[in-house]
Amino acid sequence: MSVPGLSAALAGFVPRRALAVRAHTGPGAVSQVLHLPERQQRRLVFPLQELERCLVPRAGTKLHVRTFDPSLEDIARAEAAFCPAPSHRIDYVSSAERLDHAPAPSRPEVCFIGRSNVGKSSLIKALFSLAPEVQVRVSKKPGHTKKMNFFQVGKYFTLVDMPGYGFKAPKDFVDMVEAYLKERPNLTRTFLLIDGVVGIQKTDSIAIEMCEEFSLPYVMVLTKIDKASKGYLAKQVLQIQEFVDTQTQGCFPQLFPVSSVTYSGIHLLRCFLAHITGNLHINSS
Ligand SMILES: Nc1nc2c(ncn2[C@@H]2O[C@H](COP(=O)(O)OP(=O)(O)OP(=O)(O)O)[C@@H](O)[C@H]2O)c(=O)[nH]1
Ligand SMILES: [Mg+2]
Repeated sequence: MSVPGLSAALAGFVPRRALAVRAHTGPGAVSQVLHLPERQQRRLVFPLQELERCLVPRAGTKLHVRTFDPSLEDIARAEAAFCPAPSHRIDYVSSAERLDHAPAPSRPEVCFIGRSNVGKSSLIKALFSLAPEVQVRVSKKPGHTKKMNFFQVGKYFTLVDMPGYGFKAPKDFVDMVEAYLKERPNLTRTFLLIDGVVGIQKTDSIAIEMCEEFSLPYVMVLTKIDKASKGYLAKQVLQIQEFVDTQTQGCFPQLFPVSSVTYSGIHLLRCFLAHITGNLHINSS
């Protein structure tokens, strides 16, 4: 996709709810992205495209496959789903250690899984940066999130922050998370977070196998992309893309690289979430 200037594409387009919260927003708001130079805007909103530029000389690169390719207007429109309003509450709902303690499955639900410390809670915090009153706890120490934490995004969908697997995982992790993934009736999509710097680890492979075995539709999100050079990251992404193309059935063919520090990829992921939960109609170009 050729990317015309974001400013040009979005000139005069400010979602209604975004206006209401502008005073509280951090660098995660599209309106703030527009103040950046065009190159920086592109890098922030479409990190996969930026990485692709490093790989141009390599023939046959698979990164070009972009199944989800929203317009800039779509991305700005999707942001409204993440802006709180009196009629659209974004809030922590409850925590559960067992599936039968989870809230009623009344809306579409998405969950975030991954190794402890991969950045699940940080990513959710970044997604909710336009609703800063929502408390999402992150920590440097692995194994911080011990329960399944449920957040509501108005009447649109519920989002679940899961405890991590691997190092310092809670004792009842398997009973809790496996049961949830296997049996939750409203689970629409599972986001499997992989550290973009270290790539797929042994424990990640087990999680991938589990998603495949349960026939879950899942998406791979590559975290902490601010921590590596572009060249290094491009190679990692290419390797993981190849794995997804050749070794998986249920994985969405497009990777989502993100940084919860720089907000790179966060706007696109918000748009994807709004789309898959049926809250955004994307015009195909
Ligand atoms: N540089 C950088 N650090 C990050 C990013 N995301 C998370 N971190 C850091 O990684 C550490 C772990 O982040 P969390 O979000 O708590 O990780 P988690 O996956 O929720 O961990 P558990 O709850 O223990 O499973 C924290 O020190 C974060 O500040 C990122 O995008 N970039
Ligand atoms: Mg956590």
